[in-house]
Amino acid sequence: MSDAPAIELKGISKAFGPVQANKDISIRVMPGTIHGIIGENGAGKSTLMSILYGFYKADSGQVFINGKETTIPDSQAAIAAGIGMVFQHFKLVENFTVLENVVLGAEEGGRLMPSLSKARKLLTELADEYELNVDPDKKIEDIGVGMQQRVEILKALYRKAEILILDEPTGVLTPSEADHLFRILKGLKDEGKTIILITHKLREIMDVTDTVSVMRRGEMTATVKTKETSPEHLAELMVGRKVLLRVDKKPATPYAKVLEVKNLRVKDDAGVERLKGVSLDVHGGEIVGIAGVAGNGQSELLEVLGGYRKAKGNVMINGEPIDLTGRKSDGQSRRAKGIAHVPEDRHREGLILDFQAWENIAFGYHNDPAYQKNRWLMDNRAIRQDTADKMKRFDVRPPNPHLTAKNFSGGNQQKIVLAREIERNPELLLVGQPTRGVDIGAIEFIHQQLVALRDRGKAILLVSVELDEIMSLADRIIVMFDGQIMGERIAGQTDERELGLLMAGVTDTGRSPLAQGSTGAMRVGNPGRGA
Ligand SMILES: Nc1ncnc2c1ncn2[C@@H]1O[C@H](COP(=O)(O)OP(=O)(O)OP(=O)(O)O)[C@@H](O)[C@H]1O
Repeated sequence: MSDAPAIELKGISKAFGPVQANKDISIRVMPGTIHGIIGENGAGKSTLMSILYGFYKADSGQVFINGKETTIPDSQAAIAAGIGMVFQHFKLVENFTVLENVVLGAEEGGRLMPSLSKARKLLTELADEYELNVDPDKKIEDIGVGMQQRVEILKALYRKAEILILDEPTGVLTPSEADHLFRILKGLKDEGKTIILITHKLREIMDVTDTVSVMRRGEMTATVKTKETSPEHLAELMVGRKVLLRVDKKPATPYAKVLEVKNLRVKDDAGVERLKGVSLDVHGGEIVGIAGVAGNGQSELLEVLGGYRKAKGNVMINGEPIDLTGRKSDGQSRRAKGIAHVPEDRHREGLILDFQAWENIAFGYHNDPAYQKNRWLMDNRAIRQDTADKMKRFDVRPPNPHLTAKNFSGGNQQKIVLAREIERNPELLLVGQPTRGVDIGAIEFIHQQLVALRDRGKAILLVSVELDEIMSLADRIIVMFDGQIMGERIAGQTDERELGLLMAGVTDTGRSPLAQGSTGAMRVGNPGRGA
């Protein structure tokens, strides 16, 4: 191992119009280490990594790889310099196989593409060596996100990457997939490879990194040894103040039933039953959390309630039935009933990425009288003013109503959706993965807003794959497995282990649900399926 840093950046700056995304950044990443990068949403982490990977050209500054100054005008040059990148949103070709994706474009890295049979052999060897089991002949569209991520890592290793950059790799993974990923990263490090890990999860930083650098508002403000720091200290370095890492809330005082769901059944396009008779209710003044490993029906539940998907069964809002199959089973009719929805996938359902922030704030709410100039015309100026106010209250950065949605950082996009929905003061808020990709300062704020909505007597149905989030935010926890409700617990009277078993489809004690008014019967699932 040489003494030169695997990567050294000197004085990197990059502006997007008036936004200075990176300001005179210098950093050294030593070979054979895992180096974490943390920072608030919009701090400039992805921009910096995109410069290193040749996606953006820096306005000024130098890049040194293994001590040698290197220019990286495009991703081919990055690959040639031994850099591999795993993005937040994978860049795989959906209708190609795993093998095809791995070899695709590999010849451009300056090496000749081997025959497919040789490539298959090489891929199998790599997969075995790094415990990255994949089926080379499966199409990308037919495999889950955890597997897709393995393909991205294999793709980088196939191109002989010595430096691997991962941008929020665990956002879409189940806890066990995340554990597996970290084992692989440690293995790669032991082999002398260098890893840069961008994440908002301080626990991951504490568990796997050797060194961690902190970015704030475009600048690199600190680099510390992981052993010599703590989550609280890192949070403070990141946000510039002490952050409450736990949710501060009083016990709930639920009153009347707002949402009543009975025997909900949903089949997907392939005819597979995704919801197998789900019944639950949510009262005003409480947060009900749906825990579960991704893909066990939680998304379908939110989609049905939000008006994105048709279903069989009965759903009542404040005692009135809502349409699940007909003309009024759409989002607009749901909003008219006082249901607001923060969808799980902000890119597909939450935002129109090519529209500006103010247009996205009006999205779904264009009938609001405050947004109308007269019977025929929208009052665009009023919408922009409202957007500016919402951006200020939710600390969206930059607070520019005219910026196109796709040009906000991931966490700031999320805040735009949350501001639009929470500030409607809905009777029922459906909220999916509210803090995915969001920094800890903003998580604290978002959790406070959700608790405040609850304390105003509103009903909240929260779906999150983050068990910590469910445990600290929800008053009542319902666990879903395989399209069914496995059990229900009062938050504070259960623990991670018990919930984890239910999430894996195992009812261990046979004890009856604790909550009064519980509708979720205990069932024994298939204990063979791991959490
Ligand atoms: N293509 C672009 N055009 C205009 N502004 C951009 C563009 N890309 C990024 N920005 C801005 O640059 C700043 C830094 O964004 P970046 O995505 O690097 O942040 P980040 O630290 O990765 O944030 P997050 O944690 O939310 O992913 C943000 O203010 C963002 O709005």
